Amino acid sequence: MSGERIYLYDSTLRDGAQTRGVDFTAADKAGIARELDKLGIDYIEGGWPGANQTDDAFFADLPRLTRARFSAFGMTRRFGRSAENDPGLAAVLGADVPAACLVGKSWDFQVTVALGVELDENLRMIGDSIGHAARVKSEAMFDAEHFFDGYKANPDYALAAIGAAYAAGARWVVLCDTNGGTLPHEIDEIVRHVTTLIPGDRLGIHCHNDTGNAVANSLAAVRAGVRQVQGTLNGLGERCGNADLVTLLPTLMLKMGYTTGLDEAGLTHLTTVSRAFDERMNRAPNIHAPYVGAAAFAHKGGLHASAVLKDPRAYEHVVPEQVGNRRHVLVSDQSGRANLLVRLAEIGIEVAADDRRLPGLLEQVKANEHVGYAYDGAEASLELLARRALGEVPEYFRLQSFRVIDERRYNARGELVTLSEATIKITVGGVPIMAVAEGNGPVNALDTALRRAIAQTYQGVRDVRLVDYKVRIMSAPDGTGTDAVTRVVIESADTAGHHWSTVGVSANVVNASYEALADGITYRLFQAGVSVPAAADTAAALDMGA
Ligand SMILES: CC(=O)SCCNC(=O)CCNC(=O)[C@H](O)C(C)(C)COP(=O)(O)OP(=O)(O)OC[C@H]1O[C@@H](n2cnc3c(N)ncnc32)[C@H](O)[C@@H]1OP(=O)(O)O
Ligand SMILES: CC(=O)C(=O)O
Repeated sequence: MSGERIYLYDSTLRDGAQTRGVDFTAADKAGIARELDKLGIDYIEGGWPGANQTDDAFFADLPRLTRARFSAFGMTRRFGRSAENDPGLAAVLGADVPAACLVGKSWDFQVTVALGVELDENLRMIGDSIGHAARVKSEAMFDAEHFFDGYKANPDYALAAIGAAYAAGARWVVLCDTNGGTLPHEIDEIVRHVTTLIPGDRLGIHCHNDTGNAVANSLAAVRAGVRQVQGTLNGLGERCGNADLVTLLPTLMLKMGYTTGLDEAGLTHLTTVSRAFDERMNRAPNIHAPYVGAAAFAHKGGLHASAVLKDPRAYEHVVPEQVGNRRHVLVSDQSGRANLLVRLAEIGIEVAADDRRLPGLLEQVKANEHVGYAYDGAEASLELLARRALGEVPEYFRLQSFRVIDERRYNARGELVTLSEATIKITVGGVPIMAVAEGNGPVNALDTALRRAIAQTYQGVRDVRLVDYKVRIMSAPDGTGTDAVTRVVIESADTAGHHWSTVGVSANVVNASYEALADGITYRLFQAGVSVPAAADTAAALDMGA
């Protein structure tokens, strides 16, 4: 374990803004910068002043940071301009931030083709620009674009390019794998050579993920000597993204023993920061993300759960809580008794390992999964299944029938309208209740009618709302592909902020939806400790409501 300090440079607000489908507002940028600062990142690249209105607005009203330093990104002076008289460079260096990072070409092919200037002129562009930046900023950095491709094509020229920046006063010379095509062993070999010319504590690494190696390449560079690592939250960035700082951070700290701007407590915020970032981007978090994904410490295989129960180290490479995550033991058709026991214990059901009801419950789970249920994304339905098997869930209501009608027609103004109407009949303690509702679709109408009927007796369900609805069409369990079944998973929430997911399966999508909706409401009633009213009370409540 080395204990040496690695400086983290976040490029989410600049390279991350180059991600397809991402469009930050200045307010987003300010919020993300605050999160990065709180987390303990050393440098935050705020964007490119002068390049667009969002970045200008952001740099004009920067959030106050407590620990991190802002850096403004830009490029070396244009051909034919002096560094002091280049409007683009002036906008970058004019930003009220302590650091500037200028990108310049280090691959001769790029200089000739993309810039269209003489090779020597590019070296002067780098030296002049970094020299000027070093004079007006407290830190000037050089992003050596295409450094690794450049080194492979013409090592002398690539080294001359970074040498020009270093000689001109760059605090950090950052070696960029711009096209993301370099492999870890190449990074290792090239960086080791570079460190014979420029000390590692003046070198940084910026990797793209085009071969899926951005994190591995960054780690290889660190092992070879660089001390600044660039990356982005959740690996955002141009094309396939950048090195994911959320993966790099715990790897550097927990596995390689480096210190960073985060302490152990800071690292426990990682999962929250990563998920909050996706939330802000309106993206579903990647459940398989290393360290922070919901599946990162989820144990599905029966052999895994059985061993994790004995000692979590059997199938966990770090303690989940170190990165703010938690262990999940999933119950599915891959489970054995151990999964089920752990899951039951998690939801507060203590069952002895030799309980005679356990094998039956496990068989039931497996049989249900065989026909299309999936409990590892619908844990409230699993809990209900288990508690019903143990005789703990009262029958809050019983469905008698429902009918849903869909209509598509032109209204009096000649506009095409679609409308759904649901009628539902249930009984509560034997007392019949009926409700009718309209909705913008059949599930919406049925959901409203069901809650309207149930709320006549159980007032508490009024605050339940449906927050997510997912449908998956699956081929029939016999594999024929005919008579496909539909799996519906819904997420419900209440006003206290509790969320829970339930599942329904049927050949009919509305019926599958009903199952998931009914489980969602039953779960809420059970969690609230509600009991089934006497028939007379239900009848009285209905009379008063009438
Ligand atoms: C590897 C990276 O990810 S670097 C960051 C890339 N990010 C971005 O490009 C996002 C922000 N960029 C922009 O908004 C725009 O490209 C701007 C404002 C910077 C420039 O816009 P424009 O002036 O219209 O130029 P345009 O983008 O079409 O072309 C880039 C120009 O910069 C020149 N250039 C490219 N790299 C450099 C460099 N390191 N130093 C000097 N000039 C450069 C190109 O040769 C080209 O010049 P030309 O117009 O004379 O052909
Ligand atoms: C600077 C940068 O983003 C790159 O070279 O990839």
